[in-house]
Amino acid sequence: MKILVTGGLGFIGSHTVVELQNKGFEVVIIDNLSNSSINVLDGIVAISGKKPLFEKMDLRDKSAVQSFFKKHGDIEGVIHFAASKAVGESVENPLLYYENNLGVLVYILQELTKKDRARLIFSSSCTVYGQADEMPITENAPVKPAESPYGNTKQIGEEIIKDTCKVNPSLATIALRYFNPIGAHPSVEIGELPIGVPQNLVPFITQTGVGLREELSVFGDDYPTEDGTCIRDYIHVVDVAKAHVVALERLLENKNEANYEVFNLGTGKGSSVLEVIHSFEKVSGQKLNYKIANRRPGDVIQAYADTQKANEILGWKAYSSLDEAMKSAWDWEQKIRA
Ligand SMILES: NC(=O)c1ccc[n+]([C@@H]2O[C@H](COP(=O)([O-])OP(=O)(O)OC[C@H]3O[C@@H](n4cnc5c(N)ncnc54)[C@H](O)[C@@H]3O)[C@@H](O)[C@H]2O)c1
Ligand SMILES: O=c1ccn([C@@H]2O[C@H](COP(=O)(O)OP(=O)(O)O[C@H]3O[C@H](CO)[C@@H](O)[C@H](O)[C@H]3O)[C@@H](O)[C@H]2O)c(=O)[nH]1
Repeated sequence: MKILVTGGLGFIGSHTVVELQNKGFEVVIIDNLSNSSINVLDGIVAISGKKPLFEKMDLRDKSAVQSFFKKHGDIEGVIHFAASKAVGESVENPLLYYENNLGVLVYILQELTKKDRARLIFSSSCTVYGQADEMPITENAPVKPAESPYGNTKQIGEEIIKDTCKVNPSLATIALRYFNPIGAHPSVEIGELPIGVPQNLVPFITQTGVGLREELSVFGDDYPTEDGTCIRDYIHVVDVAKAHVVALERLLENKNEANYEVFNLGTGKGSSVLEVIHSFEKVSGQKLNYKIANRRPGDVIQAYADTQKANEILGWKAYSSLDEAMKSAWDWEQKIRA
């Protein structure tokens, strides 16, 4: 069964391609390498023993997208990861984000709605909840006004899919709202490859640990949490990847209850910034150089998932602990800097 994975050489996409191939799916990747490297293909082959088909293509090229679907008429499902994801950059260049994250989604949906039967998994984010009023966050929590154009693209992306599904019963879709994916494949053949200075906590920690950055700034220790730092739900990327396979199988087996469904992907456990640092210190056996700095604008105090819906309906749950995820992130960082 042939599955298209857009952004399949990126962080979450590459781990998902491995899990799909392990389950016997035939994978075609589209990626323009704007935030990834062609070498990721070698990592995928090293783990799964299979080379996916790869097309280097910019999905903003509508006619290329049309030709691709014409050529690959036998695609049974699409997992759409390709997007731009830097929150700060989205504030500086909103149109890039609206074009890449929403224009491309429209092009893909236009092709999928031409088919007799089509399935789509969409990468959404817990950012749609903003600062939720209640913890843990269920899928029924209201969507709050977005803090950034990036956040907006995830909300509008969900709306575009929902509206399209209403009038296209042949299209079945699932939006997965990721909490904070971290870590690397335990084989350390693939992992996260942030370009430039990492904006996210875990790659900043591991780059500081390896000596690439001098010091981590902890953005605020005066939040109303136990140790004063923000709380997030950090989930191992392999657990996230496996959820995509399960969600896709649900659609392929026509087990979905509606043609647009939403699931949280998290562990259900919140960890503070200081807890993440302590986990790093434990698994690496070294002290991390960090200082307390000002709050970062736009950060929510806490966000962790209620995972019951994914546990019960998808029959999926996250298995890896924070320490396991941090260990894999650290192993990966050491490998790529060696
Ligand atoms: N990583 C996170 O913390 C997180 C959290 C929530 C949601 N998401 C979403 O999950 C998805 C995957 O995230 P990721 O962390 O793997 O990001 P990533 O940047 O590592 O992967 C995205 C991939 O898409 C490719 N791409 C981007 N624009 C493209 C285009 N126009 N044509 C072809 N390829 C293109 C990039 O080269 C990259 O390989 C994104 O939609 C992101 O917004 C990520
Ligand atoms: O150098 C740093 C980087 C981060 N943090 C803190 O660490 C926590 C996590 O930050 P980060 O890793 O940037 O994740 P989030 O801010 O939760 O955002 C991520 O997770 C969201 C939900 O999935 C996505 O929408 C975003 O794109 C993605 O960047 C926050 O409290 C930050 O203030 C620091 O203290 N120092």
